[in-house]
Amino acid sequence: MKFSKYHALGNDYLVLDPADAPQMPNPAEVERICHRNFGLGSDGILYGPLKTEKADFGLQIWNPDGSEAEKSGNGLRIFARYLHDIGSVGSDSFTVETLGGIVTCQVMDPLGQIEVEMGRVSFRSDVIPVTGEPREVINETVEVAGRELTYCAATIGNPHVVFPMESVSKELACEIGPVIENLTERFPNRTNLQLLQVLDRNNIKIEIWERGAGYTLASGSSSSAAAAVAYKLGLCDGDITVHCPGGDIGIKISPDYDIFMTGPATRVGDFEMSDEVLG
Ligand SMILES: N[C@H](CCC[C@H](N)C(=O)O)C(=O)O
Repeated sequence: MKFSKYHALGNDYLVLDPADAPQMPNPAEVERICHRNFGLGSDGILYGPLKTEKADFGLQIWNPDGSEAEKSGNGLRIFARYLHDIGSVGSDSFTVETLGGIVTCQVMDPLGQIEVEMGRVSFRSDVIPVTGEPREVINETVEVAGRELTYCAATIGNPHVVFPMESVSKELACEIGPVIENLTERFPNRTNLQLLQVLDRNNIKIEIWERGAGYTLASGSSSSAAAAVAYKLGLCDGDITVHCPGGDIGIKISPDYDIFMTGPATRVGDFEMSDEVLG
């Protein structure tokens, strides 16, 4: 089975084109394909381009645990780069339908920055979702790892919980990540989460734990959510550089919380996976 592999600041994805695989592998096969030792290794699989009446291209986004994600910012930049590499798009903008909504992409320079209009962030509990009364989820608390942490929740198609704090670390992200990710009595669809450190009005630093993927080096939807929370709390202006462990993502936020993301996508290569991987 043929895959093209790319990474976006170290958040790596395999692109599986329906031209090479008429159907998407099942969740158990996805887990094996994405496994760092028993498979090709990846933070997920992008299955596309798919036919759709609603946009120029359709895309499915799969996590390494076999669950489907509604949105992936790095995944969309990688998919846009793939479409450019195979000659399906040029430098004009185009639309992609994802489970979490339709986005607009533009590949101005395939080896440079790729732009994605990610959609509008919502803080509404009934949209994210978060259990309890319909409300904006701002400055709520949860007991985790022996401490009470304050968070805001947001969606940009997929769910995110953002913990503002003085200083962030991979260790803390890995300690609280699995607990918060799977706190389904509060986050019924599980959740991605970020630790947020505000550096100044135009720079934030985040550590990321992803739903269905675990610790990752970068995340476009996480960057969108964390930047939107910093803006919502009045800590940042609307033009923010998000410093992820793997590199920087540019986020612009409109007064209505429409998100414009820019960042790179790097080609790793094409791989023919042996059937032995799936046993
Ligand atoms: N790495 C992705 C996030 C994937 C989100 C997925 N883990 C989910 O279940 O929502 C990004 O760049 O946005």
